[in-house]
Amino acid sequence: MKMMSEMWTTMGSTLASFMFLWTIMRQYCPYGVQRFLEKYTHRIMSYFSPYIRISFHEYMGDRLKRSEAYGAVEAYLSANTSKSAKRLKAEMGKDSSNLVLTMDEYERVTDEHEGVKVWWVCSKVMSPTRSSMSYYPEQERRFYKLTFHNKYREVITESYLEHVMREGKEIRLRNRQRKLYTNSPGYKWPSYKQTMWSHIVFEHPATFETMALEPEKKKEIIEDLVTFSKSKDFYARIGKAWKRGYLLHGPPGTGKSTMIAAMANLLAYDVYDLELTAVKDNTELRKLLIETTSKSIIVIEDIDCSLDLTGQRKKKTEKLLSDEETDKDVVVGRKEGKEEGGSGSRVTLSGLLNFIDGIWSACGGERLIVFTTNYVEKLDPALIRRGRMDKHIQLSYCTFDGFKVLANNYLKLQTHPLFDTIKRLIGEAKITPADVAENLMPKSPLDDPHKCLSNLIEALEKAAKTEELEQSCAIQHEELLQQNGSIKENGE
Ligand SMILES: Nc1ncnc2c1ncn2[C@@H]1O[C@H](COP(=O)(O)OP(=O)(O)OP(=O)(O)O)[C@@H](O)[C@H]1O
Ligand SMILES: [Mg+2]
Repeated sequence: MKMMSEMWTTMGSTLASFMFLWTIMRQYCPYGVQRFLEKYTHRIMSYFSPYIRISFHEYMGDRLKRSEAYGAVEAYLSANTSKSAKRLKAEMGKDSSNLVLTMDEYERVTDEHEGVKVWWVCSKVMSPTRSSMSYYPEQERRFYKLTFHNKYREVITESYLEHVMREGKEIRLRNRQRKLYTNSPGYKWPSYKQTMWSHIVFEHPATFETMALEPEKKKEIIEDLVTFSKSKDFYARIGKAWKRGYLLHGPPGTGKSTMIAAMANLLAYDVYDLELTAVKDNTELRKLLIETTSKSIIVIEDIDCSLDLTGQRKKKTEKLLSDEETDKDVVVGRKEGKEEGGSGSRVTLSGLLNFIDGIWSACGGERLIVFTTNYVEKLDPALIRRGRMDKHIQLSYCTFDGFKVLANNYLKLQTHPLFDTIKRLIGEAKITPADVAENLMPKSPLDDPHKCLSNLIEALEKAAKTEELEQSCAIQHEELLQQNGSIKENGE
């Protein structure tokens, strides 16, 4: 009996070794031969072998999305088996401060769980590109293969795999280096690059603490964000996808982009900065969405000038509009000539609405979608209605509270005799936090806090005068219009 079991064990491990060798050899065979040999060897081997194999492929579902299980296995093996592996790959880890070692291709390691031995192999196959005319190399399909004895099937499938997934996910979260993604134009997907997004390490220092904002507003936004990030069960219970839309609107330089960075830092999310004008059409927009990962913020800056999203509706209602109104619509989205030149994008309003709350938007989960604009009144109401853009945040001119935060940030001042003058002037002038910040910035090593505050007072006085002038012009204009109106009425 013992001899029999030894014979099976020997045969099993011989077959496992053969499989391992085969994995290495097959990269040198033509694809057709590979497929043929693979099919029959697998059939014969599985007939005799007492071993079970489970594969974890990097991409599932026609390469739409990187498999989370693969990522978890990779992280788990990197932490648990890098000591026993002989060939390793090194990558920069979190904060670029440490190296993370993972198994190199075709490397095999062993692991043990509850006294059961398992083998892991990191491998890849080449799959041909769809077009025979393609210049680009074949696509690599990477996978991890787990091998274990049949008699431990229950332990492995019920306990070991759960342990690997749980530990792998925790390690990934710990080692996660946050990223700033962009959909760069110019690259073709999927033949050249493996993903549609390019990324760099996200390292923006903005926090809510350093933001010039009224304390109550700040508190409300922070609470809203934190509540969202802890509401997985709540969203599941009410049957809603775990995502939330924020619309940040206000004049230039009031901190919209800064707030996005602060949000990302608060929740430790990645940022996907979506350049809509570089998206070819709705299909490409959907692909981009599917490739985003959980715990992320998808940002569309200056949504009003990304695309002429009112275009379709405009055509339908063109005849109903006066010339003046049509002109206004055409002007929508023209900011600093960003739209000029024609992006060639055919993303439509309905494509964008689908992006925000269509069925596909639910995959991934734990996501914020943030739009920023300087002209909220020019956006299509459908785009920003509650449910799509759940929270509207208006960022406005600097208040005294905002100034105090900036004075503390820039000059480390909590109080100063000039604060009273600033308090009086800041109520009269329209000045953005960006302008206040610029004035508080020392321009030479000799600039002390007093000098910086005096600069700010000067700027505030100038802004207050401009404001006064604009108001009196507006009053005169109003009076003239009223006079014209009464002349016309009398004439009739
Ligand atoms: N509320 C704020 N708190 C702290 N700093 C601010 C704030 N608003 C603006 N700033 C400063 O001004 C600079 C410009 O701000 P930011 O880019 O966030 O403005 P914005 O609202 O996104 O402008 P735009 O509409 O032109 O994109 C930032 O680098 C930041 O230093
Ligand atoms: Mg901005």
